[in-house]
Amino acid sequence: MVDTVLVAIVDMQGRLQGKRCGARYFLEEVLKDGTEGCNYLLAVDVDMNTVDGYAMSSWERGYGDLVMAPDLDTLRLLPWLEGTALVMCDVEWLDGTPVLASPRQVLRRQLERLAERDLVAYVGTELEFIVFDDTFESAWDKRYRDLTPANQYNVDYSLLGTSRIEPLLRDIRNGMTGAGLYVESAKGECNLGQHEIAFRYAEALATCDNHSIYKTGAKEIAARHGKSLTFMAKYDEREGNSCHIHLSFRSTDGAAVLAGDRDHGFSRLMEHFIAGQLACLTEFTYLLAPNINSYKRFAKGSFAPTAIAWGLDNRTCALRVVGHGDSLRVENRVPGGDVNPYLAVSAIVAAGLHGIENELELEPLLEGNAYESDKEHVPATLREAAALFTGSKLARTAFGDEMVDHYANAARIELDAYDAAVTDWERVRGFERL
Ligand SMILES: NC(=O)CC[C@H](N)C(=O)O
Repeated sequence: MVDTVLVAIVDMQGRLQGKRCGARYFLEEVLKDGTEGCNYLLAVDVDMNTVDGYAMSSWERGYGDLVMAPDLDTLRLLPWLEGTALVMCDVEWLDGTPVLASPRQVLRRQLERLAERDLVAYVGTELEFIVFDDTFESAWDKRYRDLTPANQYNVDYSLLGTSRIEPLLRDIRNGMTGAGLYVESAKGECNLGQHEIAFRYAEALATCDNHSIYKTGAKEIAARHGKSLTFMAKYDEREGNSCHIHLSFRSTDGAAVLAGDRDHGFSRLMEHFIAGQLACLTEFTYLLAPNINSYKRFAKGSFAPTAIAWGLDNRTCALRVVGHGDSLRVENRVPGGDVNPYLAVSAIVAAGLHGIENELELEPLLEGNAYESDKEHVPATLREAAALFTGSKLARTAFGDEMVDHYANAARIELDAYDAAVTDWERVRGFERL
């Protein structure tokens, strides 16, 4: 029997935030009227600090409420929490208008633009994570230093290596199956303790909801096993955690539209779609890589991309085209595990629409090692990416000024916080020797 319903929104950082509602209260009140939460939920940093510069939410405006409006298509049981269901919410003002800064509303707007062209986006996100034998609490107490990874060597595709933590991996897979996700497979990865669980693609909004529930659920299930895990983009100097995003369009009647009789079996639409990705990538990178740490993944020879190029099944390019016919799609390899999927998918859809609307010509594919090519690079730092996004006419046209100003402020807040922090790296460098 369900006694508790989690009523969840997704915040700027991609986290599930909300309330645990009594089942009776949910059915009698929340189901039709939603429930309120402080509007600072879309205007705080990762530490929940009230930071300045947001037009929609501030001390001056009195930090009033927003409404979490349940989207009943998303209601599901969470089998790893007893008697508990979860519903994802759209975020509205008290008068029912959408809160534009809400990542779910940002994505809905881009999907509406697609629907105006009779197109639907299908998306798969592939999150990697690193598992540690330490609990989250002891990892925090140690300031995340000297943790014990759950594997001592590279377990990429290793069935032996992954079986060491199969009790945890199986609980996550089965938990997610019970929560309505379609598990395809799990595999080991290269960094110590690194793994990936892949889920079947679905319509864009459903995939982003599932992605957010999965990240929270995986951490909750790991905690039950006395372990911790991280999706941060670059935990250490070894391989980072990616979140490759596979995206394809179909027409609203379900027909595949990316395959055709042009080179490589592409349609004109596919060519414009990829050309749009290439044209917008530097200006939209902030939405794919939102943190200081995200940029440390983009290292030569790491399987994380540096070159803005496309190739056929070429893992050195930012855009890897895979599949054929109905399954033809583009894998964007830029996002890390820290990505907010709603914003990233919005960026990919908006870039595709830019290419389609302007009938952009597709440049030749890159063959060979893109790390050694002379192609333009993905922005190297958050500072660079934030400046490109803030000044982007393409972004302002696609997302509107309110959204761009809001997220530009988020980037500024993060950069200011980083500039003010003295890191352990600086102490080791300078304490004695400088
Ligand atoms: N499976 C892979 O291609 C590895 C991706 C790599 N871990 C990254 O951070 O991008």
